[in-house]
Amino acid sequence: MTKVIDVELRGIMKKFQSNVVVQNFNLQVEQGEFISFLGPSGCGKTTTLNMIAGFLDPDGGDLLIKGQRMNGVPPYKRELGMVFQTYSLFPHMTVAENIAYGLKLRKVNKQEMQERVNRVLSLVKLPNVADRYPKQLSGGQRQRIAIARALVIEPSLLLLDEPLSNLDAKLREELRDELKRLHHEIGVTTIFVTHDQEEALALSDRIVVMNHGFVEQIGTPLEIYNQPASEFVHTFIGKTNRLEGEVIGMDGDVLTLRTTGGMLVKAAKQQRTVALHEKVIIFIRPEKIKLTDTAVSDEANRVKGHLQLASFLGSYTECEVKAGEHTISVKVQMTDKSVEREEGQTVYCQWNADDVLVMPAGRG
Ligand SMILES: Nc1ncnc2c1ncn2[C@@H]1O[C@H](COP(=O)(O)OP(=O)(O)OP(=O)(O)O)[C@@H](O)[C@H]1O
Repeated sequence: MTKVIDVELRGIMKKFQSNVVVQNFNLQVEQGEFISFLGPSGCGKTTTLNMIAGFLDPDGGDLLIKGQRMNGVPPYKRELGMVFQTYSLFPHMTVAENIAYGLKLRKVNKQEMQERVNRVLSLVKLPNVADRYPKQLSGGQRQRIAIARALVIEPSLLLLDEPLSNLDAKLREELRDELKRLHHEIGVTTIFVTHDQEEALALSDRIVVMNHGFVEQIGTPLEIYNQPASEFVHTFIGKTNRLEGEVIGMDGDVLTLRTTGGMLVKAAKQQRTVALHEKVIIFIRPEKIKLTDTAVSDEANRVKGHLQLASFLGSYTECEVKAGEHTISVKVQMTDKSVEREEGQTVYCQWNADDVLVMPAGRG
């Protein structure tokens, strides 16, 4: 099947005075896709979204929506739905009036307007609040109404700028699931801006990881998590143990590495090639390390240490193990007996060569 491209960014650049904040941004968003722009504060996510919305014009490159070049086209001609971090509902209008606002501008007749307002209210699971004013709603409800208002015009593209960030943790998770359900139900092409990696992993078909105005990687959540293109991507997405070392042996695809603290690590086939004696950075995710009571000899991928810290976090416990010069983070699932261990006691860490990621040091 040929894929339909709803949005395309070709070499997009944006600067404020001499400060370039988005550089050479290339992306094709397929019809029905849920794409997240993920990155730290100030990396250019909102600026890019605002160029897609038409609030800002690119200083270089082309922006296409449904195959049409959109540079210079004002927002109201783009048929977009947009939801911001702040709810931005009109306080003097009822929920129904707020939602109907975009339909009024489009001169939709009264009966159809009412039907469409009711339809989106039940879509966001708030069928009984049409006559209330925004101040009579909770934060989560207001954000659902903001989403309903964006959806009622049946936009070809939905743009969401950190819509969950003003909500408390539990509500945030609830509304995140709600967004996912909504997207499955109506399948509208969606671009979602967030600095929360969990949110991006949970919601997206693909994630665009941004850093200082550059795109670091575009990929599915699994690709981004398991095959990060750079150290930045690996450390930004989830926790990791970062060790510095050197390649001291190569046996086929298997690397033998020695860390600066003298620990031996074996790593299975890697995406990035490294040379014998090259300085490398070694990453092992905390959830890939097992704690055992069984004494281990000083082999590769096994190390004796002392449990320094154990933080119980409900479904898992985060442990810190001091092993020689290294402090190793380990994530222990609740089902594992090791959560019952006490701080200060001797423990043994082990992991598999398949779970070790190696990147050349200083080569980006
Ligand atoms: N109107 C403006 N004039 C000058 N500089 C701006 C303007 N808008 C944004 N910037 C700068 O551009 C850079 C990117 O900002 P942007 O808001 O796109 O980042 P962001 O990734 O969305 O950050 P956040 O997550 O904090 O919202 C920042 O350095 C910001 O200070």
